[in-house]
Amino acid sequence: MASQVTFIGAGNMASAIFGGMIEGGYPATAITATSPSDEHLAPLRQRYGIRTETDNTKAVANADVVVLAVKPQIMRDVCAAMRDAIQARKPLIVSVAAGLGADTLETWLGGELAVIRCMPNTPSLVGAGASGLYANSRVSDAQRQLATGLLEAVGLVEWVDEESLLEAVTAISGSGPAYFFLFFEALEAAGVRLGLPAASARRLALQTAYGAARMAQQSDKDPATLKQNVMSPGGTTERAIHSFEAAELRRIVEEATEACAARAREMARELGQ
Ligand SMILES: NC(=O)C1=CN([C@@H]2O[C@H](COP(=O)(O)OP(=O)(O)OC[C@H]3O[C@@H](n4cnc5c(N)ncnc54)[C@H](OP(=O)(O)O)[C@@H]3O)[C@@H](O)[C@H]2O)C=CC1
Ligand SMILES: O=C(O)[C@@H]1CCC=N1
Repeated sequence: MASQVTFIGAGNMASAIFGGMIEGGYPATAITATSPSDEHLAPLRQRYGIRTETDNTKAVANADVVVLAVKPQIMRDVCAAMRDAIQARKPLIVSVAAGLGADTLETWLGGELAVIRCMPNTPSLVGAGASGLYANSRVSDAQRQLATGLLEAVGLVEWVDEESLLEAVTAISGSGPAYFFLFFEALEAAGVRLGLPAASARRLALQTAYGAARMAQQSDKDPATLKQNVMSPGGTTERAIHSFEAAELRRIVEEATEACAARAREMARELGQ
């Protein structure tokens, strides 16, 4: 029988994960999602056929896995209110919150709990997510496998041995979709500037990104070689790549990802005390 999974919070990230799980064949009736507002839950019930609940305490009463998917800023209060119910059941805790440490969450929920911290991303909604996972010492092998199975239903899973590496995961894949969306916007706008209709520029930009990612995943060549293969000597791509390099794209990416990881650490300091 499928494990009962309760999502505390039914926003962008939670719906991306349970939507992807259901798409991958996970039984919707084994999934519960909560929100303070039934108005928010009603369309989710209708669309996915999941169970919903406005009372977090009730929602965790029969859960094998509790996925914490509210904003980090309210996590402490949400955990405090569920503490007794969690201690009565001791489910596996999986948190997707940026910046909140496993120890902190365990303490907020009353202690002695198996906690997995997960940094997923929103492409989970289309089965193409990428999640970094870290387990505290109370997590059993069976619970690791359970979490791997849940998250693999929505994409790639990478375990990290040190919790601090989740900051790097956040900087690369957790926040990463937004970097690519920014690049898509810029490429579409550039296409329009060069005379293409906007819809056509968008289709070409997205298909090119999709094709490049698929090709890089399937090829035995590294991205640098694949890039070189597009750059005919003296040709058009070479000019564009030289323009990116002259504008120090690599430094821009380095600075943005460092800022992202630094914010994850800052949030841990601000919220985790
Ligand atoms: N978005 C992303 O790409 C990623 C997000 N994350 C993490 O996921 C978590 C959620 O983010 P995201 O989904 O973007 O945020 P959302 O705001 O979309 O979702 C949070 C949801 O929690 C609900 N909520 C508020 N209070 C409670 C409560 N007491 N009990 C249950 N639910 C409640 C909110 O309802 P209402 O709107 O009615 O207040 C909202 O629907 C964050 O911790 C974030 O760090 C991690 C990786 C990627
Ligand atoms: O921006 C954020 O804080 C969350 C965490 C990673 C992606 N979105």
